[in-house]
Amino acid sequence: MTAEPPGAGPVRTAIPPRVLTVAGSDSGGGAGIQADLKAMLALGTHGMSVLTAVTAQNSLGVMGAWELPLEAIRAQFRAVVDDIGVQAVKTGMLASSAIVETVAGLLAGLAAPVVVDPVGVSKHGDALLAAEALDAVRIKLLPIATVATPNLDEVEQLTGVRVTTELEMRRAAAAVLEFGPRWALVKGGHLAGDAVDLLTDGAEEYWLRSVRHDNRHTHGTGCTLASAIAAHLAHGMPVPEAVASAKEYVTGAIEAGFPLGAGIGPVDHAWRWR
Ligand SMILES: Nc1ncnc2c1ncn2[C@@H]1O[C@H](COP(=O)(O)OP(=O)(O)OP(=O)(O)O)[C@@H](O)[C@H]1O
Ligand SMILES: Cc1ncc(COP(=O)(O)O)c(N)n1
Repeated sequence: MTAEPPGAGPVRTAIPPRVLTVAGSDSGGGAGIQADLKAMLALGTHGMSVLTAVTAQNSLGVMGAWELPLEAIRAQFRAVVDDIGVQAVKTGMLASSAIVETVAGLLAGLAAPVVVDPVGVSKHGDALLAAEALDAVRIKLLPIATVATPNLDEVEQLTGVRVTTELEMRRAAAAVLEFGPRWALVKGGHLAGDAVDLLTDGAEEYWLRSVRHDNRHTHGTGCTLASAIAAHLAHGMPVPEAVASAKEYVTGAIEAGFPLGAGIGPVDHAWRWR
């Protein structure tokens, strides 16, 4: 056996795919940028971030939110894309129409799949997107999405379609597709019964069903699912496989969600390692 030179680490055989999240910070670590980076790590990718806003947040809610200047958002994006490169992107909290438009403009020039989680309100009902930004999401952001992942409240806000049963998710998905994303993933997590999501591009249709885990510690489910999809896309998976694998990952993370603080705890991004 030959001795390794001092400081030499293990020889890498492969560089992980690079994934970018464009989202807000959750100081409590359960959702937002923090959830995104954890999911990206757990799924074998190198996560990078463009911070759009900072929230003071914990298991009880959002105590404050501050937007970053557009110049800071553009500079973070250029720093990452021009040097490191990006193989998939996920967007989350974008806060205002000015930020939505800026981010959409930056992403329009990128040759990588984009997963848009049109975050509207937090689990506690705190607004994370100004009402004046809905049009920008519809007109500027959704058209450049490879996959858009609204929950039922976000679908209603964006399209006016109110979903109360699984089958009504079809009409909701069709209404989302009218804004131009390649695929719509309508998340039925807020319905009763099984946790059922519908993925469709208008031609193919996939119903993704899991048991509903009776666990209130679900902070960050939407962020985690969208980031997992982006990570799988960066690995080169086609959209239906990427979404199915991401659903499996988030389901395990929800089952393993744990209490922190006095309110709603986070999902467990590291459940496969425990
Ligand atoms: N209790 C649960 N058990 C299993 N799966 C769930 C549960 N709640 C939500 N899900 C699943 O988690 C994923 C995220 O869905 P959800 O509707 O919670 O998104 P969201 O509201 O955007 O999330 P967030 O609350 O983080 O913003 C979906 O795949 C949904 O089916
Ligand atoms: C910065 C940020 N982004 C997204 C969410 C949504 O996650 P949840 O609905 O689980 O609170 C959040 N709470 N905070």
